[in-house]
Amino acid sequence: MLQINNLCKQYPGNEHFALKNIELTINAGEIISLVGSSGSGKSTLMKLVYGILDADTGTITFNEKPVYGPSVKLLPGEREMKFVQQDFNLNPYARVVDNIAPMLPNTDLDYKQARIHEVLELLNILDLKDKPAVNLSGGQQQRVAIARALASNPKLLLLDEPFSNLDVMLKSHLKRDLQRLAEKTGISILLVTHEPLDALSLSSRIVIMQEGAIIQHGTPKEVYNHPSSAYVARLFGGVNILDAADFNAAFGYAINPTKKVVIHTHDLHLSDQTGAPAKVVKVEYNGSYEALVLEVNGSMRKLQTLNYLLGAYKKDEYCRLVVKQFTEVDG
Ligand SMILES: Nc1ncnc2c1ncn2[C@@H]1O[C@H](COP(=O)(O)OP(=O)(O)OP(=O)(O)O)[C@@H](O)[C@H]1O
Repeated sequence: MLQINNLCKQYPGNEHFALKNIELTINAGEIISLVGSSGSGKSTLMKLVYGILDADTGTITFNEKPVYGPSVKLLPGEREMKFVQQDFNLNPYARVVDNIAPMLPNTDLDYKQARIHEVLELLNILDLKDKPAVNLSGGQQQRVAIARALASNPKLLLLDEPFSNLDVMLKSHLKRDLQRLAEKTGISILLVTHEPLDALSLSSRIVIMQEGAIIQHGTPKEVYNHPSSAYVARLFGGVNILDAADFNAAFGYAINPTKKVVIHTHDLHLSDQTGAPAKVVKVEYNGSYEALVLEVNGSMRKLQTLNYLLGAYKKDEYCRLVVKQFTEVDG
């Protein structure tokens, strides 16, 4: 439904390419998250997909028709594609319903009322319908902006940082709503998030960008469990990244010393009997678990793990560490 081939973009006056040879296909009903460090090209890709920017080379095809940039098509966007940007673009003094109404034609007023009701219900904001947008919180405005984008039944929804204004509860509600929406209506969603952990629980696939290129692309489990580089592992956090030489010395392996080793904190287990000797240097209380920082084999190399037996390990005590699973990556 959306096909991107060999897309390249360089901004005038910028010596680096903002996008390099991007290849991506999005199928109906998929939720694809773009993840990557600041400046990796996520927003540029969204803008090209929506037709706000011209590509230097390459093609974007939406429902078998080419997407053109402003040099060909002055008014951006396709009828069946909607882009919710971070400024929401709402009329602050209009009521929520009046923000949504202009997205629908007046040819069938009964349908129009019913559809407004339906999208408000989908986003769980029916109770806000008569409030002016200016009186809503950032998170509520975000939902109104999404409801507005959905009103005309688009086939592709582009969301720029949809979780940035939401607290933990609202975020998990919105994630569930988006998944329900994709399942129920077959709409595809392409979103940018600065929180890769949000992408894990929500996406069908995650696209990881670095310096304008897609460097890894897969299901949440694939990219989390098998990061292709230390950069990818770091994006998701909760990892120890060691030089292979340090890892070999501490745990008795023989990994090629030019490599790095990624160990998720939950794959590093505490033990009293077997494993590499370690000294607890910090215990950080986190409610249901403690984050422990440990020095392994007396070296200054510090590792982090999670301990659910609260209080079982104290600062300056010794224990042992067992690695349950690790991934070798290029340095
Ligand atoms: N209008 C512009 N003119 C020149 N260079 C730009 C422009 N917009 C973006 N860039 C450059 O293009 C590259 C990609 O930027 P882009 O905004 O797409 O990254 P991003 O991944 O969305 O970043 P962020 O997460 O910070 O929003 C960066 O090097 C950036 O400096």
